[in-house]
Amino acid sequence: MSVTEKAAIQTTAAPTTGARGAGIKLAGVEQRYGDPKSSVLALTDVNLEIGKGEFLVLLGPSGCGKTTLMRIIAGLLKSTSGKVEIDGQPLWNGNRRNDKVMEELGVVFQDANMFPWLTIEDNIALPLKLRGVSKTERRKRASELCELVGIKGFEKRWPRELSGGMRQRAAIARALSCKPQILLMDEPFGALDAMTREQMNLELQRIWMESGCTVVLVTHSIREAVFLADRVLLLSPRPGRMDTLKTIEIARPRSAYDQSTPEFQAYELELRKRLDTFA
Ligand SMILES: Nc1ncnc2c1ncn2[C@@H]1O[C@H](COP(=O)(O)OP(=O)(O)OP(=O)(O)O)[C@@H](O)[C@H]1O
Repeated sequence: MSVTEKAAIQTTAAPTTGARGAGIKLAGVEQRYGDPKSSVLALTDVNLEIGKGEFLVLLGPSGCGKTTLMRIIAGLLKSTSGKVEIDGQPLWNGNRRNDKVMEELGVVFQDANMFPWLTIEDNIALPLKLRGVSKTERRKRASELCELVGIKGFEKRWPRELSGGMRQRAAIARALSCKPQILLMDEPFGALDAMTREQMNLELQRIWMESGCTVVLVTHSIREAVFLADRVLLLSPRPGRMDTLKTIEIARPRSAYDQSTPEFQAYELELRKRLDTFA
């Protein structure tokens, strides 16, 4: 990337619709895997501020470091260099995770990871149970969350009795149970069929707008990225670097029909062309 291209990447936080979530600051983040002699540089030079309540989408070719970056933001991996701050608080103090900061984070993976021996309600409320919240309060919160994510009435069911999309809704509810300021989602809809995925995108937009969380989402879908994002961060092939940071200026709430507008398609085309240069 040229110096001018680099300068064109606006790394400060974008203005956003909500302001209740927490901001995220990444400074000089780099990740190497393996021992020092034969290590693989997976990610380098990530400098970015994600605004409170912003919806940021990570996009990029396979193996460019999207999951690595997500795991670093989630505190599941301590980057080999650089710093991560959540609302000005460091995520790590030396080799110790900052538990107070971790409480602000909710995480959703591609697999809903429901415990099969717990009902949907108990799965959703598990993080609350681990924090000592009373059973009455847990039931109340699980019921509110089921309503929020559109699975009201399924509280007493087992995970196997729900469709893949419904289980993913339950996983989002569980991630939101402790009222996190930040929701981190790694390809949450990757395993769903196209129609369910489109429906989930609409639902996620609504949940995000209602909750005011900051969201960081990883996807392989350019369409999903443009539909959901305030900004799309396109990472280059390994070692992943910030290649393009694109603000999507399509009004909210966005509808499925917006995807056929010239404005939407222009964003898609721009990102697709850039991704094609990596092939
Ligand atoms: N635990 C690990 N040990 C060694 N190398 C790893 C490890 N995890 C990831 N990598 C390497 O780091 C690079 C980035 O991996 P990562 O999973 O973050 O990419 P990704 O963009 O999420 O990929 P995909 O889109 O295929 O899911 C890859 O080259 C991968 O092989």
